[in-house]
Amino acid sequence: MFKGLVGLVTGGASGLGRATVEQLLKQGGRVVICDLPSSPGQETAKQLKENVAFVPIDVTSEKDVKNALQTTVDKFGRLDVVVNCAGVATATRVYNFKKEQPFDLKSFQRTIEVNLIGTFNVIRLAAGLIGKNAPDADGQRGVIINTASVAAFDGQIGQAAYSASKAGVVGMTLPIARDLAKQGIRVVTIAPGLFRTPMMEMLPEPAIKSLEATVPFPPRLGHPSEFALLVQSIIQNPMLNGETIRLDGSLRMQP
Ligand SMILES: NC(=O)C1=CN([C@@H]2O[C@H](COP(=O)(O)OP(=O)(O)OC[C@H]3O[C@@H](n4cnc5c(N)ncnc54)[C@H](O)[C@@H]3O)[C@@H](O)[C@H]2O)C=CC1
Ligand SMILES: C[C@]12CCC(=O)C=C1CC[C@@H]1[C@@H]2[C@@H](O)C[C@@]2(C)[C@H]1CC[C@]2(O)C(=O)C=O
Repeated sequence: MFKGLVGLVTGGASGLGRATVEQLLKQGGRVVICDLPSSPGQETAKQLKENVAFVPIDVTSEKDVKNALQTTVDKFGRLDVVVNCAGVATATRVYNFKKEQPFDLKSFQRTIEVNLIGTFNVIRLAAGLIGKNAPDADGQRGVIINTASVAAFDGQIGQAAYSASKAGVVGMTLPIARDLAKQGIRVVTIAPGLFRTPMMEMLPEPAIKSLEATVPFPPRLGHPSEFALLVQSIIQNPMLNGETIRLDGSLRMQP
């Protein structure tokens, strides 16, 4: 099923995105890694060698995303699966009473811009290309997988912007799945809990240890490969559509 499949992974140079790229390649797929020009995307593509290309993009740019889709067609001839992993994590309280400073509006806007609008930008532009595929026996033309967060449901102190952006991704999953149903394109969102990626490794190890203790089972950070396994499973299961799946060891974030 994965032999010859063409995937495009945003945020594919790091963490959950990179693990997804590796899993798709391992299964016999071909992959376009899309990530910021400043990311290690070029080196990643070099390390992974075959059936992979890197296109530097900012997911918020229409021009960049169109260019990535064109490169996908030029290099691999089609697009079957999009995995949206590009994202930024922010942590600021709505008002800092010590400094008498409100949350910086530009920072709030940028978080929404990247995590929510960037994800939507990629979906809206990729859908047309996936829609050109001939349908399989089930009428399916492709799959779009997004990355939200458990913060969409249990946002912690300081996560107003991040939680709002991820709740937006959860909220648009069903309507977009409905929009694309007639073309046989499925849309599924994953809401990860705590995963060991560069985003998380910015924290000191004692902070990571205490976060791990909050996960009921298994009481540890998730491995990026476990996220990639769910991506594979979503691609393989045609009945999964219009849904957000928590991948969190039954974690419920505390305030
Ligand atoms: N690591 C974790 O525990 C969790 C992560 N997530 C989400 O998973 C996704 C992946 O995160 P990680 O792999 O952990 O982080 P990461 O920081 O390792 O990877 C994120 C990638 O997105 C790229 N990126 C950021 N802004 C971009 C933009 N405007 N255009 C293109 N690429 C951009 C970065 O360059 C980076 O390579 C993010 O959306 C994050 O919010 C959600 C829940 C938990
Ligand atoms: C805000 C958190 C938790 C508390 C801490 O000591 C440090 C943090 C910075 C990274 C955050 C932490 C947590 O809220 C969960 C997220 C937001 C994490 C980055 C990704 C994260 O795991 C996530 O998206 C969870 O849904």
